[in-house]
Amino acid sequence: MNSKRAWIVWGIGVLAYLVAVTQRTTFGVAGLEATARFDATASILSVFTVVQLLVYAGLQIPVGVLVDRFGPRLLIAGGAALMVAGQLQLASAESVGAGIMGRSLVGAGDALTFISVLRLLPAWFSGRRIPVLTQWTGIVGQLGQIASAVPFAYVLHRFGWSTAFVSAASLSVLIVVLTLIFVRNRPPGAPSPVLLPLRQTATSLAEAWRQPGTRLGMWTHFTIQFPGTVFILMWGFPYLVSAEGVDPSWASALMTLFVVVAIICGPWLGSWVGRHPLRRSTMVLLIAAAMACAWLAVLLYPGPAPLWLLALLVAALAIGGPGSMIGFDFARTYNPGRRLGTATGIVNVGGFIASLVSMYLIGVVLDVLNARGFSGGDLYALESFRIALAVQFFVMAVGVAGILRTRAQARARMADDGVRLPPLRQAIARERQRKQVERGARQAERKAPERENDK
Ligand SMILES: N[C@@H](Cc1c[nH]cn1)C(=O)NCC(=O)O
Repeated sequence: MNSKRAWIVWGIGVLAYLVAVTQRTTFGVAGLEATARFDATASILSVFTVVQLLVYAGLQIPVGVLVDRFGPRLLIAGGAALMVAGQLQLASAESVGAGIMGRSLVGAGDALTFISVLRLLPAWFSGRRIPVLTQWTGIVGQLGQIASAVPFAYVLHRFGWSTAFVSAASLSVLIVVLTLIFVRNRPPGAPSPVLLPLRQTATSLAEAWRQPGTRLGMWTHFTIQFPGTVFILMWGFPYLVSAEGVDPSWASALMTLFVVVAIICGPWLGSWVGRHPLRRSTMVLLIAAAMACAWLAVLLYPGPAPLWLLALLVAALAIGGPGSMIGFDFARTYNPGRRLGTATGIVNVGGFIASLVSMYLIGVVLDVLNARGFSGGDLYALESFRIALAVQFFVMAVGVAGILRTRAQARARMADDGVRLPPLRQAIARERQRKQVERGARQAERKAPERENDK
């Protein structure tokens, strides 16, 4: 536990996730080239992304079950191999069908990676380190977006479509090799988990689902991952540029702000969760409230919103990425190790379903308003976007209701087990006292050498 070997295993796991995020986002960078290569319309191009996300979300639970059965090593290597196949297929694809096939393989390989990497953490690390490392896994993985936006885009524009996708595939070949050489499911000598017979898999899945802590994790992921995903992956750029009239270079700067805020918040949230495991859901609700208030302020602002308010919105949405990782922490702490992959898979479905539903509904509302003449011929008019983006409040309300319901169920189970949650005021007072004691101890430590010198 926590050994040098553990850091190597985790490092390769995180690299595998970073490369998966790179493969996930390469197609977005190649949008213009894809339009020409496949002679496709914008809506056909969006099918590539939607199919990829659907495959990803649809595979989360089966993959969770497989991680518990075969261990993360095989799944991380298998996921990378699938992504090699997908990117090579895309490199040679010349028809829409062949291209979608490639993206589906990438979605499948990607689906195998993240929850397998998270599954390595409790096997190799202990204690409060786990929530912090969970956050770092998410953060470092997001840097894969930069790998596709900068070096991949360079190779694409300089050497063309096939070379770019073959180069991307070669990154995943490296991951297959590194994983097979260095990654092990558990430290040497650690007992292997008891494997359930195959027919009990359904029972284990049902048990993971029945555990309110798993569903609390799923609703957490559902509620606070989607607003940021919807903004970054689909509607943020057209909203900022076409509706709010933001200059494209400022819109890009806001997108960068999103990544920076997520990177800053992640470790802080991780250590906070480690210190206050019984207050995780309160933090989740506070993050959801911050996102809802930020959207409300922007959507109700008369006329185009000022840049500072848009920056505030982006910062609030960015907290959702690391915030949603609290969902995986619920899965980890409420489930025994033998079904942790399954529970993690259930949690990870939440955010992607909410994102797909919201992306689709926002598009539908924009289309309807345009067809009825409300948008005055401008599909992306500010007034239309105000109404369409408000759809997110309904999705968020469903999520918050899910959190409150499952939280009450989880607390009732804890009470049955004799764990009582102290009132919030008492917890805050205790935290203040702890900080005072720590400060006092630090001051005393600082004064001790001075006293020695005075002697
Ligand atoms: N919440 C995200 C990851 C994240 C962490 N920080 C910012 N984003 C998540 O759930 N990711 C799942 C995946 O497969 O990427």
